[in-house]
Amino acid sequence: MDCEPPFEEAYKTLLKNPYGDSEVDYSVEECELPLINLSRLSCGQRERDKCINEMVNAARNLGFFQVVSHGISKEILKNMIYEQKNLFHQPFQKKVKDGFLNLSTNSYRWGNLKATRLSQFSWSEAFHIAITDIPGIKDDTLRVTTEKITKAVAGLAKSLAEILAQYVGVRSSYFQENCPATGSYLRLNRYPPCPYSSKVFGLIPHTDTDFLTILYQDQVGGLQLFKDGRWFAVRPDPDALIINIGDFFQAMSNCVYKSSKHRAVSSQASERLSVAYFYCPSDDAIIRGCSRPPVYRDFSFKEYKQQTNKDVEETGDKVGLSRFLL
Ligand SMILES: O=C(O)CCC(=O)C(=O)O
Ligand SMILES: [Fe+2]
Repeated sequence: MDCEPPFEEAYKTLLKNPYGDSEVDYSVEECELPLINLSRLSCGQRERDKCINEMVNAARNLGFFQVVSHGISKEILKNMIYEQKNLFHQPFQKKVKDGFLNLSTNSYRWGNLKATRLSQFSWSEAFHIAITDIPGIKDDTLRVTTEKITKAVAGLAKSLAEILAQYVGVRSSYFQENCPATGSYLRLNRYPPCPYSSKVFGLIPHTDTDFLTILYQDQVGGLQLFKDGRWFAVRPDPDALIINIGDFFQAMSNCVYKSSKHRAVSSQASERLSVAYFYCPSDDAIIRGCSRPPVYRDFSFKEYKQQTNKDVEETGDKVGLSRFLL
């Protein structure tokens, strides 16, 4: 299909000559992510406290949980996946062009042109969209759908962040003051069927650069998370959204909450689609540990982005929070 990025051509040498890279281990166990029903937040104090407790425990132990009764209509979520499919099925030459749909330069990404080993290479493509770009998208149905979904998940992200912050003693107004709707990102992911799926990741292991991520996925499956030295597969649930803690909550909570490593494996047979909302602060917002002594030094979102971009450029890996350890 002429929609596919030229993965094989770009990575011909790596695919022939894997430099001792090992196979991706598919025989991982499935893990049941805690499934939290958010309707209990408005069911009286006792139910609310129980619900918050479950969320806090999941954020502390796993850094991942799922939510249902989250208030985002199934229709919006399904429309998003439908729109994504149409978007990604456009010719590669169109997608890669500067200003495609009036999106900012570098919104469309595929593979990892800096990869020197197969293990640094992601067999996937994505539109990484700044929220400020959405009103200018030159495709009516895509614009309307992305506007609807971002508005809905932004409210959910803020509520969850406020609840988790309160538990570690951070004033909940922090998010109102430091995370304007325009600071966040929406990422549309597509994992094409991959003939080398035992050798190449769909998305390389990483942690997310944000406070928290809200992920919706189709039913193909492929997300895996790292816990206690092992990888676990997450079974898709059509009614649930996946929430994961990002680097900034780990830093702000002084490591009470975990920004867990995760990855996506691809399938030989089917394409997979997912959409992630990264809840981020404004560029100059300061991320500071909530208790003394702090584990990490204070840093701004801008500084973190500059450091991780530099590290990716130089090493193929974002390195992340360990750069800011005191
Ligand atoms: O597609 C997935 O399951 C994971 C996506 C992800 O981790 C990301 O976009 O950061
Ligand atoms: Fe991620």
